[in-house]
Amino acid sequence: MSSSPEALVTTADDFIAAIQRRRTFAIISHPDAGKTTLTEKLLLFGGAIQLAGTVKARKSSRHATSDWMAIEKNRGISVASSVMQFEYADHVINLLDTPGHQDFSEDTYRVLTAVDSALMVIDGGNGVEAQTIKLLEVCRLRDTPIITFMNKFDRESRDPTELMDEVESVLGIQCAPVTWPIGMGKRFRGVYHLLRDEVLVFAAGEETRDQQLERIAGLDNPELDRRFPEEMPELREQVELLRAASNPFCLEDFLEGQQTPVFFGSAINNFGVRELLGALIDWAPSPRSRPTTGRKVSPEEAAFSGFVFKIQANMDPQHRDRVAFLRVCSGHFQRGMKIRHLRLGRDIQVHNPITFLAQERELVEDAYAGDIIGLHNHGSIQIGDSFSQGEALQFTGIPYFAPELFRRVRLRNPLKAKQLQKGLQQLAEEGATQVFKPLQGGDMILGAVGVLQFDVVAERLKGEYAVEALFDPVTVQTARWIHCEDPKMLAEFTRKHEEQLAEDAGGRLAYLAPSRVNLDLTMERWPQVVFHATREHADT
Ligand SMILES: Nc1nc2c(ncn2[C@@H]2O[C@H](COP(=O)(O)OP(=O)(O)OP(=O)(O)O)[C@@H](O)[C@H]2O)c(=O)[nH]1
Repeated sequence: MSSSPEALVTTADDFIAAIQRRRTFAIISHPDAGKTTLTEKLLLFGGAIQLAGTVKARKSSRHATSDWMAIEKNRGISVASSVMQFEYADHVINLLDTPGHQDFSEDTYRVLTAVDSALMVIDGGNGVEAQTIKLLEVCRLRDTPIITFMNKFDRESRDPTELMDEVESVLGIQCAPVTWPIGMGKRFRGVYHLLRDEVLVFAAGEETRDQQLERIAGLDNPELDRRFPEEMPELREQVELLRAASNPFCLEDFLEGQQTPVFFGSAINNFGVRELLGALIDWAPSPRSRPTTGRKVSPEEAAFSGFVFKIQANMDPQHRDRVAFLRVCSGHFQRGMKIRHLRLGRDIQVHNPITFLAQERELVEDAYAGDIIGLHNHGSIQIGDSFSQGEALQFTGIPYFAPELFRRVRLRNPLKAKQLQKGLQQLAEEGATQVFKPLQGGDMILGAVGVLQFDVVAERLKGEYAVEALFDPVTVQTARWIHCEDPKMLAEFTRKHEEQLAEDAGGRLAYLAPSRVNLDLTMERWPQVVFHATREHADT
């Protein structure tokens, strides 16, 4: 960015420092745990926004700074993930928001491939919820380091020990309490910081970027007894127990994804936010190496490389464009640079890359590993595409999941077939839905992981492409991408099963199974044909 200290990067040391200064993380949670609220507070502390568009307001008239689309306003949920960059304590923070609703989890999974750590928000009243379990599974697959925030302690919450036990047993990750709540609900007094041996006194909404809350040092400080005579005996007892029985924070275990530091607070009251930012900066990793089909790419390599993990169409109705979100994996990206689109084997010059500061866009001048840049996309970029300065690299691990729900698309006005095709192709490219074109017959079939996706597609087709589409049930239960080494065998398989075969938006062959039994039998009959339940860009 033009205004960042990177304008001064001239030496190799500066280059390394620029990388080490970066933190790229995703916020994950079950819907309603407070993810949007916390995102806003992090942005406030980072100085990226001046005033939080409060979630309450979002759900009525205004909308949260991190939410873009009209549909999000209407439904009051975050549909599309967004990317925000801000500086905090001489670090460059890239925060990736994720949609909380389960129907959009595919998008969330892909966002998790682009980060180096994650911040997990848990509603202290509800504990570990379904969506958190799924998300954590993905984080665990990659050993992503996770920081945990137990939110809403200004309300009656579950017992903090019980909450930690639940995280440990349900999510299978060791907890290391870093702060500990003193009371809850109306009697929420603050938190005790176990590593710094100090009490942070709760005051609703008073901690800001420039103003720190009252801190009282030392658990034995008589000032604490004077202020909190009822709470202190119990707190001392709890702390003694915690020191004896809980896991002390271990940086190595955290970085390996084996242990999560746990913080308590209240996002809506700005309470506990500064501690989270501190943990991100002090403990979360700077950009890490990334696997490709051939080798690992280190962030400190001089040559630029990166991959696209998300495409979003019509993010801003005024711009009417599509943006591909690229995570930089190595090198120094500079505006105007020529980079190679490896799937197409074509160089492109990036004149006007964008970054995202809350709702505003500004041009990116420089970017380093960990940064996310937006490339204007006119249809040539797909999710999973890799870019470099020439070396043939293909970053791996960006998944497409086999959809579980299917609908046949019908047009209300048959003259709009062209617009429908264009709309579906673009929505498929950005991962909003999957589109299959059967080898026999003219209708398109949509696939989704969650049923709400169909509503989103219908609304977006109408709003963005002026097409009214109807969705009919279709007897397809699941899909598998087909791979076969032997071209003769593949031809034979295609001939025998033409009725069940379709091409996805990228032209890859998929088997649309009418039932599980049918799928099992077909797989049994064709042992040389591989049926993939997820498709990685790399294996095409
Ligand atoms: N009492 C209390 N309420 C909170 C706190 N943080 C968030 N909330 C409320 O919890 C509700 C959900 O918060 P959001 O920030 O929208 O939650 P989310 O996880 O982003 O939800 P999705 O957008 O559905 O993913 C809102 O009504 C918030 O005002 C908190 O610390 N205390």
